[in-house]
Amino acid sequence: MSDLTHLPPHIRTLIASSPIPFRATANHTHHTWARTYSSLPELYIRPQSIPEIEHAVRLAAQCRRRITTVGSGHSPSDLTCTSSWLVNLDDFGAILDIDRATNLVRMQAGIRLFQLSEELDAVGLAVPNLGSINEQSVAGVISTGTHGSSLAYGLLSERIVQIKIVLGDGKVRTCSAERETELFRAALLSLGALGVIVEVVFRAVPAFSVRWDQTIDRDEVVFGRWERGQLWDAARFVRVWWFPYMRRAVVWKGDAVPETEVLAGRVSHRDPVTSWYDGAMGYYVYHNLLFLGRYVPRILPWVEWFVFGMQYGFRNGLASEVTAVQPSRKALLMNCLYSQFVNEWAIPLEKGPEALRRLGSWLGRLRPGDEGFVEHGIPFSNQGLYVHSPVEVRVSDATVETSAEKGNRPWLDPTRKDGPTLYLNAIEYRPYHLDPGANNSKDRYYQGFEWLMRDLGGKPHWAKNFTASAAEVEAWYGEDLERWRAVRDKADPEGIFVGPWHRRLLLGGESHLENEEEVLDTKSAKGGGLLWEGRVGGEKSKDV
Ligand SMILES: Cc1cc2nc3c(=O)[nH]c(=O)nc-3n(C[C@H](O)[C@H](O)[C@H](O)COP(=O)(O)OP(=O)(O)OC[C@H]3O[C@@H](n4cnc5c(N)ncnc54)[C@H](O)[C@@H]3O)c2cc1C
Ligand SMILES: O=C1O[C@H](CO)C(O)=C1O
Repeated sequence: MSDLTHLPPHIRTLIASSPIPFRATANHTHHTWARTYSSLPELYIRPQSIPEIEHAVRLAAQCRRRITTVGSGHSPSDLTCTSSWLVNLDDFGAILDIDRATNLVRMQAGIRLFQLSEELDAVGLAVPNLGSINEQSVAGVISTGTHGSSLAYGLLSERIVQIKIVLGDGKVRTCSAERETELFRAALLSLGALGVIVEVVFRAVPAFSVRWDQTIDRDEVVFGRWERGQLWDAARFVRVWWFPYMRRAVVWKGDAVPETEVLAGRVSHRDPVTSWYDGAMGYYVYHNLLFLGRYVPRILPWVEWFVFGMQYGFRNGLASEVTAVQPSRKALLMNCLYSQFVNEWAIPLEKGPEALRRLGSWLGRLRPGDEGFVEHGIPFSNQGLYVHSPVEVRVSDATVETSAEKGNRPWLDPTRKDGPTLYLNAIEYRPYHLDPGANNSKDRYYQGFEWLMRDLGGKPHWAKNFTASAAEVEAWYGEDLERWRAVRDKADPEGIFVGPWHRRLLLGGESHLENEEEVLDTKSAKGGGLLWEGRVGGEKSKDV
């Protein structure tokens, strides 16, 4: 344990009086991956066992501190910011056992997805579906409703069959679809507000590779296939990047190849053919053009044309095709480039073409008679507005594996209960960690985008940079939110796991719980983003 002399004496006495290790350090700066938010927790705690986690929660309760658990800090909002105690399970990420008959894998919840994928691969197993990256912790992925892009799957958490979680009384509980179902459905998407998830049992699949191809085309061609049902069903994994100014879309689609085919030599791995522009050159060119776009925003449509033309080709259709066969843990990922804001919403799949046509018409300031013009209906000005590309377009279907009847649908799952969901993710990069440019472009873009998403019956992805009120969330989730709140209140009546993000979006009303943290201030941080400061019980944490 490092020097904790900054703590009040009674807390140091409490810590010193227990034989259970308390692996806490001071002077830790927490920041999100995108460096959009940072905070200075009073303590940064890296436990190595369940008793240590239970002990940390009990101490927090006694010392009137809030506990925030952070995984890899990839959630782009202030969700993981705290001035109180920050717990991280990077030292609690081992695989505990693998049942070869059922492919059930039990692991400590701090394990990162890349580590899980590698360890599973060594025994011929895999994670069936991944999002764009594999840096996240398993607990973090579960807790925000992270998804990939496939109509065969819902949220990544649908593979979780059992959770062990330490609740506000500092004791571990085990839950599953059959045991403590209400708690299980709350813990399957809890945004850290229920307790510390310490262990999960995950259903893996036999290892597989992905044979994929990618083409770029006019967006109307892609919408046509969508409306005929020939896009999202064309392969197991399909994802689209839409370019609002060019009105083109890249379609990436991949199918699973059993690893036995690769091992038998019938299929060989091969990476895609790349050009001199791919890799470092394209990365830096785009970065610098985005930087320039902060000062001269009207170049952004040209930047889109140039950068993505260089990357995917200036010609449409088969002439742009790229193919490859890669292990699934590599094929399903992509390079997410630089710091960014991301605002992602879930809408009904069939509304996709309408959503993108209306957004394209608004962003392109199209007029009647222009190609691609539709009435967008967005009641916000688009004058002088220039935005970044692309909009990520992905799908999931949570009705395949999860449901209320099966006891495994998270109460806070933002996807549809009765069919496939489309995710639209509006990205605004932060070149060199600087907020995107002039004219308040990001906020104006997101205002129009969010209005459209609401108009199409959407709900936001919990992890991302959205705006909403608790009243709105109540209207979206209805009884499901009430059930989640009831479980939360019982699991953590003193609010040890509650912060302002939860109050603002999930709980509503004024903060009033004993250990709840409120936001005190936010100011510009050195190096960009916002430095977040909170307080528990009306005082700055460190003064209590
Ligand atoms: C570059 C990038 C790419 C991304 N790609 C995708 C994508 O393809 N699809 C998608 O859906 N999302 C994506 N995301 C979002 C990301 O998957 C989520 O934000 C995810 O939650 C991050 O995991 P983490 O381990 O970093 O969790 P954190 O961001 O650290 O924490 C997220 C939440 O989990 C809680 N938490 C963490 N550990 C525990 C625990 N042990 N017990 C209880 N609560 C816990 C935290 O308190 C917090 O509420 C992406 C984000 C980035 C930055
Ligand atoms: O949040 C996300 O960031 C990447 C895009 O860069 C992605 O796929 C998300 O989801």
